[in-house]
Amino acid sequence: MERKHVLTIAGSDSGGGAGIQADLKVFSALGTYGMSVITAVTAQNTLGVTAIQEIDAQIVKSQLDAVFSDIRVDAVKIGMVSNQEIMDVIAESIQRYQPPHVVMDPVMIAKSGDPLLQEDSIATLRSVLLPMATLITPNLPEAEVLLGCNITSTTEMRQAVKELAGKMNTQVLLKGGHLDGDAVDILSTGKEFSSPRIETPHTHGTGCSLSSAIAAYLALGEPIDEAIAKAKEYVFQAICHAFPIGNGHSPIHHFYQWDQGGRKVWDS
Ligand SMILES: Nc1ncnc2c1ncn2[C@@H]1O[C@H](COP(=O)(O)OP(=O)(O)OP(=O)(O)O)[C@@H](O)[C@H]1O
Ligand SMILES: Cc1ncc(CO)c(N)n1
Repeated sequence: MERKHVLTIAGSDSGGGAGIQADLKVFSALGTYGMSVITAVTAQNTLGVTAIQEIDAQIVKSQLDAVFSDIRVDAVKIGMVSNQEIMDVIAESIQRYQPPHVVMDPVMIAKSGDPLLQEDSIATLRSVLLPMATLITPNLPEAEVLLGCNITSTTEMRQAVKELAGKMNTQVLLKGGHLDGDAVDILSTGKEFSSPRIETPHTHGTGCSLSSAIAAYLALGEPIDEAIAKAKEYVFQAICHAFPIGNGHSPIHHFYQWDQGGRKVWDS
């Protein structure tokens, strides 16, 4: 079967748990060929982010042109994009090369609480980048910033996801990882994706991995509902099999094999 190619446009996490590193691990685990355009380098570990170097927008553009001018891209995932100049070059390149699927995780703040987006870039994110996406995957705090209101329950999520989709003119998957109880994510079509909540501190990289798994499954030809359902199951298993590294929130785990009956066996 023809190998599918998936591109992540995101920031690097030196600790290997989120950002580019998580995305590439997901792409490989799902049998796709992964490529990366790096927008920022973060000095980061399980405890937090200690420094950020944004990549020059022209270098981001050169990376995008290098990939798109030579290699077929079946789906794109966009993660951390911290300033307006970089947002503009990404938007131009999506417009120019028209990849079939664009999944955008509007990353604003790391799980550790560290900001990953410049405050004055939120308007550009909203008006330039988000409308280019096939699907956006905000978590609750990000949706609150985009909508300017509080979302405190699944009932409020149902209303908020519809409003966001209308405002951004795109499909929205609102992630409920930050509420209590079952982990319920709601798509703007009204479809809900639920999994039991795993009581663990080791959830670093869940958001990055969910959006990159959705992009990979879309590249593999799954319809959007199926791509989200499979991506959510992938993240659930990856949380279940996380193991502690470092002293803070450890990353989720991306390695499984197939047994002789064709079933996935997660390494732990
Ligand atoms: N403890 C948990 N148990 C089960 N599922 C979870 C848990 N935490 C998050 N999820 C699921 O993981 C996915 C990512 O959601 P989350 O709300 O954590 O994203 P995020 O805040 O963007 O992540 P990140 O902090 O990595 O950016 C969602 O499908 C969510 O429902
Ligand atoms: C580089 C990077 N992207 C995204 C996140 C979101 O958690 C993170 N912590 N680091």
